[in-house]
Amino acid sequence: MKVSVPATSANLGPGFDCLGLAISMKNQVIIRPSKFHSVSLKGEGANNPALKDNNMFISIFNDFYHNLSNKKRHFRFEFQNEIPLSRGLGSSSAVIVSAIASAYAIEGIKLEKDKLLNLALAYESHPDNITPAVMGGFNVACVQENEVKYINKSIPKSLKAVIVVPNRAISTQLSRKTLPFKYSKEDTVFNISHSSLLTAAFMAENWEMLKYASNDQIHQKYRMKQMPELFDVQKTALKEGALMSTLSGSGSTLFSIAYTDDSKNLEKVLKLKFPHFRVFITDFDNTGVRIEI
Ligand SMILES: Nc1ncnc2c1ncn2[C@@H]1O[C@H](COP(=O)(O)OP(=O)(O)O)[C@@H](O)[C@H]1O
Ligand SMILES: N[C@@H](CCOP(=O)(O)O)C(=O)O
Repeated sequence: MKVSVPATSANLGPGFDCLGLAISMKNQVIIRPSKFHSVSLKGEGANNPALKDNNMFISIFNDFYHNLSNKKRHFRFEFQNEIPLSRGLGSSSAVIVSAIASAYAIEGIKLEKDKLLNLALAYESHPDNITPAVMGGFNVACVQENEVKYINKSIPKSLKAVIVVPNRAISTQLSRKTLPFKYSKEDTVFNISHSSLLTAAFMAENWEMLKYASNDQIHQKYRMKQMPELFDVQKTALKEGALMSTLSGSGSTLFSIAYTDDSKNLEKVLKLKFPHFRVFITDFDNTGVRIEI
């Protein structure tokens, strides 16, 4: 059985904790019944001993599997990870979503995507990464009475994501602690208006509006101060043809959207100017979690 989950970029500027989309890099796990428990890791995190000894996927999978099954079975888990850890590309959401989906799939129990999303919410309380990880595409989501309420929309092929990944990891939990405890009415209104405009721009496919709508006052500047070079990456991306350029999740990745025709040049300029960062183009993912039995 094989499960794959896409990387995500959350917030998209002003949509703190409520907007997110899926991109086509993914984590994949193959699970087979086996005589002994065993784990193999390839790609991102392969050299991280913590992922072998105390793997978040295995512990969430076991929680669900033991609740769903009355059999005692061992498995071989083969992980192929494309999503870098703690770079703001939703690696933890991908793990949570794939672990829950895998436990149901291995038991042959059908799990609707809406239910999977609400089960994942117990492990990640803000819905802006888990919703695109499950559903794919662009998503606006909020939590009400412990349920995710969301609307999602596919992103067309005429757009690409241009991603700049620094080699510095930033933990989401720690990064949230650097944010102010309270915000002014001006900043709050700024973000509500921009986040609403950004949502409308995605729904109406009005890509020229993204540049204005993606401005934020409540989290990016506080987070990017920890790595000031990111301001330069963002400025360069916007000057060189990006339709929008925002901190991805809690960072450290900088995420840009460009027309497919402009994306190659943008990638080239960013590579030249920031040779110490990983820069690449990727498609958007409009499918979300995939399960192959
Ligand atoms: N492939 C993986 N396998 C197991 N655990 C993972 C994996 N990827 C991420 N994690 C867990 O998620 C944590 C990173 O989560 P977080 O700080 O929210 O960053 P991100 O922005 O990448 O989601 C890691 O420290 C690790 O505990
Ligand atoms: N809204 C959250 C999103 C965190 O995304 P991640 O990919 O960095 O885990 C936040 O901004 O803290």
